[in-house]
Amino acid sequence: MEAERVLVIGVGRIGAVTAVGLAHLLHDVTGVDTNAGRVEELQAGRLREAEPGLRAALQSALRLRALRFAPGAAPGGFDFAFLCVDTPPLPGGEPDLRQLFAAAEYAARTLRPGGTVVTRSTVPPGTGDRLEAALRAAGRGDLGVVHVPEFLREGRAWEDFREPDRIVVGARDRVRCERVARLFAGISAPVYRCDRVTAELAKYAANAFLATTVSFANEMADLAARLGADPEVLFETLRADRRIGREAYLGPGLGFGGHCLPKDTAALEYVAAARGLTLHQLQATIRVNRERVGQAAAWLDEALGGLEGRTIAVLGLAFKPGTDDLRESRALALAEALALHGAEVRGYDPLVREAPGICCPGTLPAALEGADALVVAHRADWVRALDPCEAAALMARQLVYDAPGGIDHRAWAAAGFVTNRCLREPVAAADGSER
Ligand SMILES: NC(=O)c1ccc[n+]([C@@H]2O[C@H](COP(=O)([O-])OP(=O)(O)OC[C@H]3O[C@@H](n4cnc5c(N)ncnc54)[C@H](O)[C@@H]3O)[C@@H](O)[C@H]2O)c1
Ligand SMILES: O=c1ccn([C@@H]2O[C@H](COP(=O)(O)OP(=O)(O)O[C@H]3O[C@H](CO)[C@@H](O)[C@H](O)[C@H]3O)[C@@H](O)[C@H]2O)c(=O)[nH]1
Repeated sequence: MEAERVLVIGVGRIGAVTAVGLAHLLHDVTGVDTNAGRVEELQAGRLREAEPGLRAALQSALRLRALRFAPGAAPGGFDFAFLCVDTPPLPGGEPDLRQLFAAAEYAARTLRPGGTVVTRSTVPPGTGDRLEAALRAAGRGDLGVVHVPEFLREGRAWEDFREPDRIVVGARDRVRCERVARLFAGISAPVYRCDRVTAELAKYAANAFLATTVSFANEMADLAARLGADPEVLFETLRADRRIGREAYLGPGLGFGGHCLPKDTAALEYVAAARGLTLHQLQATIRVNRERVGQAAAWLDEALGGLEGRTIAVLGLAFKPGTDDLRESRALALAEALALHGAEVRGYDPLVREAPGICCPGTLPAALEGADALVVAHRADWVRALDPCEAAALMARQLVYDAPGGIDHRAWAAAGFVTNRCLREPVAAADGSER
């Protein structure tokens, strides 16, 4: 395989993985970013985010000189420019593409004649056409745009880069499509070559589908709670169906958060509406998600007889377990709602030292000390390991709202806790043991 000269523009969460990954695929990679601190940090082999395996991979690529980070790059030196800048939502859900167009302008100054701009950021269908028009207007009609969406999950970024379920390459011409597909030749995964709009839509469709299963799971979990059914067993029976699958997004909780699912569902709704189409299913998914936090706050309000002056401990602050990322965290949204109603909120998360508007005392016992209620926001081993008797001894009152089903409700009820799950009598097995 031929080593290509690749420029990665924007080395935030996605750009850093892309740069390190392409260097490990034996390409010659330069990463640039407008954030000078980030460039300095990565060039020194330091990585802020909690991404297992990525720091070591970064350091080895730097050592081998396959990778470097710089504030800027020499003009005319690159065959490919990967755009990995953010595409955040505007208030109506429309993605803000200003960073993307600025990055494309930079690519136009740095690519060799006939070079290729690869959009790795999540972009609305039709963006590739608009970028090519902008490049033509800038006198770079020789350049082409190819979309290769990124499907990795935070907290598993390095694993997902190296072992993706699929690679999607969307281009207008076959030669360019092939050239970009070859960059990933070292990865063993099915490669879908398609037109650019299909590739752009493939990313949004994937996130919309995942979000929809989360909202479905949340509604089923609510119904199970009303009926006294066991959600754990319920979802296991669904996952056992091969048409649904073991890794289906059927984990209930405070709803989907993070940098992608909320903004990409909003963007897809916007994209459809702009073409006169209403996506009813997606709208319901978003609405169900929006209501989760309010439901949790209402349960706590009722159980505590008002939130004013209550102390509430929230366990799990990042947008999901296993990451330090607080963007669109539903746990933080709940903390904010509780605080708005006069509660004092304390938070604990092993991967988060501080969070805006919330007191983080640094240890789990300190977060629980004197609390009137406990919110479990993450399903994680460290939560499951928490001893309910020790928690009861630390807290002022024994009340727990467990959003994801992260604790053993029977054990917590036995320790005197009132929980948000209605418990049925255990089923006696034929041998007399309890199930
Ligand atoms: N975070 C994820 O897990 C994930 C996964 C798949 C796709 N995506 C998509 O990838 C894109 C980037 O997301 P992210 O989480 O990496 O964002 P991020 O904010 O972490 O990183 C973006 C980086 O781009 C830099 N930047 C902005 N304008 C620039 C410019 N003109 N030139 C050079 N650098 C510039 C910023 O300083 C920042 O470091 C988004 O479209 C997102 O939807 C994200
Ligand atoms: O069964 C589940 C699974 C997830 N979630 C929540 O859904 C959100 C998103 O989770 P996850 O998909 O693991 O997070 P991301 O790292 O944001 O990854 C998603 O968003 C990325 C950015 O587009 C895509 O690349 C990934 O494929 C897509 O999974 C989080 O708040 C989770 O807590 C649930 O509530 N229940």
